[in-house]
Amino acid sequence: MKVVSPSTMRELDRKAIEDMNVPGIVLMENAGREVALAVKRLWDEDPLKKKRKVVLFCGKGNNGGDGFVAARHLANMGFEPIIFLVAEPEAIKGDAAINYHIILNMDISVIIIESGEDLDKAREHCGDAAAIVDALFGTGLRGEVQGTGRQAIELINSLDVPVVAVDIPSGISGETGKVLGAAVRARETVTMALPKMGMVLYPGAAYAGKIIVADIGMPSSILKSVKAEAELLEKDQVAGLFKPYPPDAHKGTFGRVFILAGSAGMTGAAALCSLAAARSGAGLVTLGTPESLNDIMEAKITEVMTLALPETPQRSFSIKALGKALEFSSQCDAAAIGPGLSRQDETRDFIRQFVAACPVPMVIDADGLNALAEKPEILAGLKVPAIITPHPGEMARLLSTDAGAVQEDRVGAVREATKRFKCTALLKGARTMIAAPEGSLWINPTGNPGMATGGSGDVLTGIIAAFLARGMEPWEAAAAGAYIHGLAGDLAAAAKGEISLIASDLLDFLPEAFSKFEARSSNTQPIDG
Ligand SMILES: NC(=O)C1=CN([C@@H]2O[C@H](COP(=O)(O)OP(=O)(O)OC[C@H]3O[C@@H](n4cnc5c(N)ncnc54)[C@H](O)[C@@H]3O)[C@@H](O)[C@H]2O)[C@@H](O)CC1
Ligand SMILES: Nc1ncnc2c1ncn2[C@@H]1O[C@H](COP(=O)(O)OP(=O)(O)O)[C@@H](O)[C@H]1O
Ligand SMILES: [K+]
Repeated sequence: MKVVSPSTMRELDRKAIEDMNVPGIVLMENAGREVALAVKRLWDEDPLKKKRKVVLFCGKGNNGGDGFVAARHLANMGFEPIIFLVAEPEAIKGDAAINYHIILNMDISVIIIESGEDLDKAREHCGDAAAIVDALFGTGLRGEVQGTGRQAIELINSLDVPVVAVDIPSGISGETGKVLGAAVRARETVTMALPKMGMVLYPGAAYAGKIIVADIGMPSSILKSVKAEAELLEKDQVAGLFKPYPPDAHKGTFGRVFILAGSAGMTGAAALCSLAAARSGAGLVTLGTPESLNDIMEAKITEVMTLALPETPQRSFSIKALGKALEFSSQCDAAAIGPGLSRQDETRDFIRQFVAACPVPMVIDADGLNALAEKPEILAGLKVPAIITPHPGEMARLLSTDAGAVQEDRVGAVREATKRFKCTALLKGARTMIAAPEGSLWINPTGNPGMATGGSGDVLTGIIAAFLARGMEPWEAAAAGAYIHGLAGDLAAAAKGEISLIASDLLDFLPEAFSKFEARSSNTQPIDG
């Protein structure tokens, strides 16, 4: 699903209104009606409360205009709307003003909020409301919210009443998802035509609650042709990346994966990564392992073959492993390098030389990335497709910045990495994002904080390697890998809780994740559900 910034959305509105002659007031009508219907659905879920009062907080812009329309439809549905206008009536203009005057003609109560004292009085009205509609600010918000707007947001958040936000929770930047001073915490957000970046990225995503994308009558040709800032991965789309197994499939059909992982103290990373590749449909998986660890790995993992390679005194790969590793990789369809390799100097040299000469597509993670941080030109010079899968700390090392700066602008960081290193970049963390060199950006909605546990990244690397080996394009392998990895995490968290989730649970839940996924769902799924 396409995700847009407020400026792209404004351009879409302009095209609909000016180029295709859809009156703006028609779009506003549809928007407001969808909001009223969302409130009605919420109420239907819990009609026993029998409250019929709906409080709508409206601002002076078009977001407020959507709120006035919603109030009219709610009144027609038998609700008792009350509007708190957090603006001077004279400031309302255009389509919003037309709808405001209809409200006045309908005798719907409008209480004008000019001060903190007015808000104290408003609070008394809110306690027995069935729902609150937040139509204070939409995508037109600029800079921090201050004054009565901010106090109104704080009031809404202090009440124990479900909130339906119009277009985007007031106070969230539609561009970045950042909180601009204060922001409304919504149960649901009815967003117009397309989701906005700010409700897909954190923290905005947490404020938006369930996202409902409303059809407001925007001509479909406009929506199809828009160059969106990003795409939110969806189940059906990911499912489409898997071609069905041919009935006469054999081990060679799904590819051979070569994994270089592990060192003394980090054999678990090697086991998790290679088993994840096996669980993700690779035909044959071979784990290259420092030779003295070979027996341990053979005992730990059954389905994966091992290749013992020369090691350092610290039991990590030595530079002498290079020839054999490269020779073996040439018989494979994809390679993965990085989990638990250690930061030994000699191992670092091995990694650099292996990556530079590897003849097959590869995924590079963890210590693989650490080894390249001071020699990023190796990445940019590769002749085979590569995917890098840094977490924010590793991304910071690659971009010579700090993890805080990466998290501050995750979109900017992942785009910079793909541009600078000329490979597919996957930035891990809540809302993992994947950027491809030709400019596309994918955002993954699956996953949960329970996955922030040692080894879960190693599982992701193995999944992606398996997908590369079966012939997916790098961005496809990265996107499908992130989605299924997160889905396995969500299933594991649902069964075991987030607190005790460990990385091997992800392996256990991969089969269920794949099976969910084969059973195609309809496209009416909530986008963050
Ligand atoms: N243009 C269109 O065709 C449509 C727009 N729609 C709605 O219109 C919204 C965008 O409307 P607008 O562009 O009028 O803007 P908004 O209604 O989002 O709000 C911005 C208003 O608040 C003021 N403002 C901005 N930053 C502020 C701050 N920090 N503190 C206090 N006041 C601030 C602005 O002067 C403006 O009047 C969308 O979010 C959506 O809800 C929908 O009606 C659908 C159609
Ligand atoms: N809050 C979260 N929401 C979704 N996914 C998360 C969250 N926290 C962590 N993850 C995922 O868990 C994995 C952690 O990987 P990583 O940081 O490499 O850890 P490790 O090195 O211990 O394996 C990544 O895929 C990341 O996207
Ligand atoms: K809003």
